[in-house]
Amino acid sequence: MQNFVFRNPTKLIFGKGQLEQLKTEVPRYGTRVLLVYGGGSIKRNGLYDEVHTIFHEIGAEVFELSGVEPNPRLSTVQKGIDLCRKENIDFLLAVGGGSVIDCTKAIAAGAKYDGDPWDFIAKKAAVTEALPFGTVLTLAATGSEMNAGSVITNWETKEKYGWGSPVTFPQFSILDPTYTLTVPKEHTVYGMVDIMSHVFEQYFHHVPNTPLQDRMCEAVLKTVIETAPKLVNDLENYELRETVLYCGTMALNGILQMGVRGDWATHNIEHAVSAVYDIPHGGGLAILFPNWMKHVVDENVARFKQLAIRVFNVDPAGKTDREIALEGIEKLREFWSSIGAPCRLADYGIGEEHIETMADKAMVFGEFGNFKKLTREDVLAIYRASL
Ligand SMILES: NC(=O)c1ccc[n+]([C@@H]2O[C@H](COP(=O)([O-])OP(=O)(O)OC[C@H]3O[C@@H](n4cnc5c(N)ncnc54)[C@H](O)[C@@H]3O)[C@@H](O)[C@H]2O)c1
Repeated sequence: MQNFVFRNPTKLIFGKGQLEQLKTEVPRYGTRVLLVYGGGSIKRNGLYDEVHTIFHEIGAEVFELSGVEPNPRLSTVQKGIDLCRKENIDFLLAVGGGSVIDCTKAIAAGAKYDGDPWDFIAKKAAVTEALPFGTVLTLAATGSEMNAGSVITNWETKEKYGWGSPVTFPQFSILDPTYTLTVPKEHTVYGMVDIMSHVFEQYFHHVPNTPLQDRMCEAVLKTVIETAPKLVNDLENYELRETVLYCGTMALNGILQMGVRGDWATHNIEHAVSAVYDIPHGGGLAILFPNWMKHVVDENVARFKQLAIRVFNVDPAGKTDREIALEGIEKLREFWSSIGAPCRLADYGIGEEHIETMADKAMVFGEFGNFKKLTREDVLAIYRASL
């Protein structure tokens, strides 16, 4: 394996009733709080009122930024930054899914950055400081609750980039599975696809001797595969929600990537699609990932064979390594279809019209991917296979 340094400063507070911990956590950072949330699901499930009751009890002065979009936009980040400056905010609390958390990260950094926040999102500048923020997670998917990453869309220029900094880890994240019980079926499915995709991004590498990393990745994948079919038919089952919530955090909090160098090409290819079409991230990944896999399988057939046998229970008898590998990829496609994930860009009404534009957007920082460096031709081939 490769040398590595691991640091993750986020305090994870997991379980039923843990929202109460806001009473001790928030006052550590100040009294003027910006509450950031999305389209109102937290009002419908009562979380909004519970948070306000706690703020009232601890005497916090609360300001609000609502309406953060799925695939959060630069314009909303700018609104949040303006509010932080105008109201002299000490601390931000994100209450929502990955979109709300990612937006909060950009606001926290932007409030301390003297310039256009797009500079650091588009990697033209580095972030050195951020306002402290915490999260109350309502959707199992991104891992943003325990990592420093954020993905922001500039809707004017149709660009969507991931960025991050050592100063954009949440100070704490509260994960009570109760608040995920109201996530609709389609977003539950997208979340589970996203979780599995994060594992795949870290599983496909060429680093030798990673037996524990491999098995930890496989454990997350097998747990999601075992839980997903039950959860999609029993959305209010607390224990199933609890399992998936924990999987989501473990899939992208840095633990699986110790000693390896993940690929991350498919996330880049997906961001270029959702920058143009504003489709759900998990839906895009479900379409693109199996096609990326087929495109790169010959780079390391042994890893795909290992995945096929250990995770998808492919019977290797009488088959070549490549046949086993391809059967594993097919099983992944079948599994995602079985839980209701899309499998073609056409499922979102996307045809050939903009694939050249999407390829240009994916290539903006040059060739990418660590498992196989993808050229523009590779990206176009993966888009075409996904139509
Ligand atoms: N920072 C990271 O590490 C990271 C990783 C992967 C993806 N992302 C980004 O995160 C974004 C997607 O985040 P997401 O998948 O968490 O989804 P999301 O935050 O966009 O939420 C999806 C939908 O679910 C709704 N919702 C959330 N919680 C709910 C609840 N409890 N009940 C009912 N409805 C609820 C939201 O209002 C929204 O409409 C994308 O922009 C993606 O690119 C970030």
